[in-house]
Amino acid sequence: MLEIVDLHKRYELKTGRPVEVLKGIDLTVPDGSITAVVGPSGAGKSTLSRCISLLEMPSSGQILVDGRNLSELSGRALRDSRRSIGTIFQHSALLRRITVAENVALPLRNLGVEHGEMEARVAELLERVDLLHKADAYPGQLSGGQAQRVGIARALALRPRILLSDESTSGLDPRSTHQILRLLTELRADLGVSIVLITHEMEAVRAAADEVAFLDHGRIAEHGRVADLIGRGDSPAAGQLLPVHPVERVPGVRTVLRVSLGSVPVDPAWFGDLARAVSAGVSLLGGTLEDHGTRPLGRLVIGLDTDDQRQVAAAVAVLDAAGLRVIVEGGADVPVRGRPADADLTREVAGVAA
Ligand SMILES: Nc1ncnc2c1ncn2[C@@H]1O[C@H](COP(=O)(O)OP(=O)(O)OP(=O)(O)O)[C@@H](O)[C@H]1O
Repeated sequence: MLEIVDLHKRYELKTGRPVEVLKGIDLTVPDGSITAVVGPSGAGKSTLSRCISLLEMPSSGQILVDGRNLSELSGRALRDSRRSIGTIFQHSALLRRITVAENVALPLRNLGVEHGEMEARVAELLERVDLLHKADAYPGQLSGGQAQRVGIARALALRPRILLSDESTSGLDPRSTHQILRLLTELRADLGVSIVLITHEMEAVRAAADEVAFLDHGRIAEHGRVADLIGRGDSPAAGQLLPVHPVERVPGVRTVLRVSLGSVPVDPAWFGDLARAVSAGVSLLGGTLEDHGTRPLGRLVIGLDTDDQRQVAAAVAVLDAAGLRVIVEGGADVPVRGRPADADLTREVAGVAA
């Protein structure tokens, strides 16, 4: 298990002025789970990544792996501890002049592992990433996705407890990205490692992460289970995790319901129930819906051809009973492309239903 406790990182600029890049990060990644860290450029993702991989030491705070605080170590103890964290880099960072097998063997060779044992372990690792047949190839002969899988095999060589994936799917085509993410989800299940997925790709977060932390100006602005955040629907995180394209104004639509489907299982009959509950027209204006194994995850925009409060309350009551989260937008001008929900016209389920 990885625990990051009140982590601060300060740098000193050339002028002597101190700058605090990480301002008290708290994050726990249990064994066998994947936590994504996302955030805008400059938020501090790379700095956090370097601190987790112990390439840089934090100014204060703790980085605990299975309860052991690695942030206070130095010298040999620090070098040894680095083994418990395997890093997968953005462009695989393989050495181009040696073969795939030799790349994977490097961490073992540096540790002085005996030749026979090393060969067996390299074969096992390449088998795990489905690239044993490329053992004698050179990195330049691999696709981007294959090179990244070799990077994962190398990161696993020393049996780390933590896998840190630093933008490892950036720049890959969708198929290779899917393969890498599937591999990571298999690894967390098979090996029970804790995985930190630093990424700017929300598709990757939705596809692989159990939890996500939104980093902003060196602080965690929002953190939670991916499905919970999408299901809440009212936070900036939901909008980033599952963006809904703006919908055009539709003649006759007087009320817009923004409905979120998240971690709560819902009866698919809700849409029919909604249509029956109001005597006005009900239309699906837009949205995004994804299949997440046992249930759909999504955000939908539904239009009602009425702004009668009893009708709207009846619609909201149906959605509420189905366990769906809804934000209501009403008035003469809805929906308008790209216009954010008008605060005065936006009410939550409880407010409207009450
Ligand atoms: N060595 C350093 N000295 C001073 N400031 C630094 C140093 N390293 C990073 N910073 C600053 O810390 C802030 C966070 O940088 P960081 O690279 O961690 O952000 P990021 O979220 O990874 O951004 P990006 O997505 O663009 O890579 C930036 O304002 C950056 O200028």
